[in-house]
Amino acid sequence: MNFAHVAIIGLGLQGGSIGLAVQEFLPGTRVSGYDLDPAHRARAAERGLAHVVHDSAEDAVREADLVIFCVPPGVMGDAARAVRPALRPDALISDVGSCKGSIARALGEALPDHFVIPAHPVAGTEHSGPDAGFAHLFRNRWCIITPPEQTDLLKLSALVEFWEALGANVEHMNAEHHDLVLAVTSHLPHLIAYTIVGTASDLENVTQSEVIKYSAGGFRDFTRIAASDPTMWRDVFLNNKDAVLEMLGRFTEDLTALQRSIRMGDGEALFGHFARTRAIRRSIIEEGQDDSRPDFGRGDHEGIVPAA
Ligand SMILES: NC(=O)C1=CN([C@@H]2O[C@H](COP(=O)(O)OP(=O)(O)OC[C@H]3O[C@@H](n4cnc5c(N)ncnc54)[C@H](O)[C@@H]3O)[C@@H](O)[C@H]2O)C=CC1
Ligand SMILES: O=C(O)C(=O)Cc1ccc(O)cc1
Repeated sequence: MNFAHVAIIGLGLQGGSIGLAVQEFLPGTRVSGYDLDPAHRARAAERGLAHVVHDSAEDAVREADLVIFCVPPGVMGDAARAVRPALRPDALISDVGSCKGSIARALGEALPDHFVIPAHPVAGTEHSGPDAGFAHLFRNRWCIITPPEQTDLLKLSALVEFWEALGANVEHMNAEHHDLVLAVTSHLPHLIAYTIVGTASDLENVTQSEVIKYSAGGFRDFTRIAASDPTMWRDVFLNNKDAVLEMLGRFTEDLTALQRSIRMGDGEALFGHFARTRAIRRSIIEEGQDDSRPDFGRGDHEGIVPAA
């Protein structure tokens, strides 16, 4: 089963990329879109992010057999409630949110008569809005699908095929496990980046211009991550609170252990730790997941500035 008509609610980085990718890789599929922000709707129409950009969310979903919510995690429920009266009874509901447990609950409560199969393309950049999307965002990236225990297997396999057509490698997980894994691999790294960039800018005896001038080292990578959308990341931390707090607790314990090694002059402990983490990085590259590769999706679109 293929989807004949996909409706995208929220035409920013994710929604815009899906719209462009469907038009490029699934040319038989119709794409309609809606965004709450009129300026984003106008820009989305200019860029052709969907075949039609509607001025009402209800009009966007009316004919769709797949509706994907691409809005910040905190407004998934509101966005779903807004389209409820216009949905086809057989429409599959999905989303792209960065955390899954709370979003699955919000969508399920808003649309109790529909099948909801949440998904998370683990693909993105620090850019947002309708200018940020590009068709190849999902190429060679994971898309984690978190189906509920009771689901429609035909619809599930259609959703898997949909994401594969967009270039993604699909993985299944339960929502709780997804939230724990992503807490350590994505959410905590963003929190650390937000923290360190703030710490550097608050220093009294190191000037802003020194921070900018000498940021060629690791700090520069942190500034890219710390430029990510504040609304989305506020919502991620509020919606994946328990898993993030669990990982943050472990992280601070490990940081304190390293702090102690430095204070005690324990070079052996420091060396052992750094050797272990270097091996982890090398195994990621061996598995072909090094996103500094030139063809890794970033840099092939006019709105995306390749990481320096
Ligand atoms: N930015 C990233 O790298 C990634 C983001 N995600 C997830 O994708 C979702 C969307 O993120 P982005 O596309 O990056 O954000 P974005 O900020 O680029 O786009 C979100 C769009 O939703 C619109 N919007 C907000 N409230 C709305 C509503 N009630 N109804 C309709 N439109 C509404 C906004 O005007 C905006 O255009 C989030 O849930 C995020 O967690 C998932 C993977 C990567
Ligand atoms: O820009 C980056 O490095 C990212 O990590 C993008 C990203 C942000 C949020 C996600 O849920 C998945 C990917």
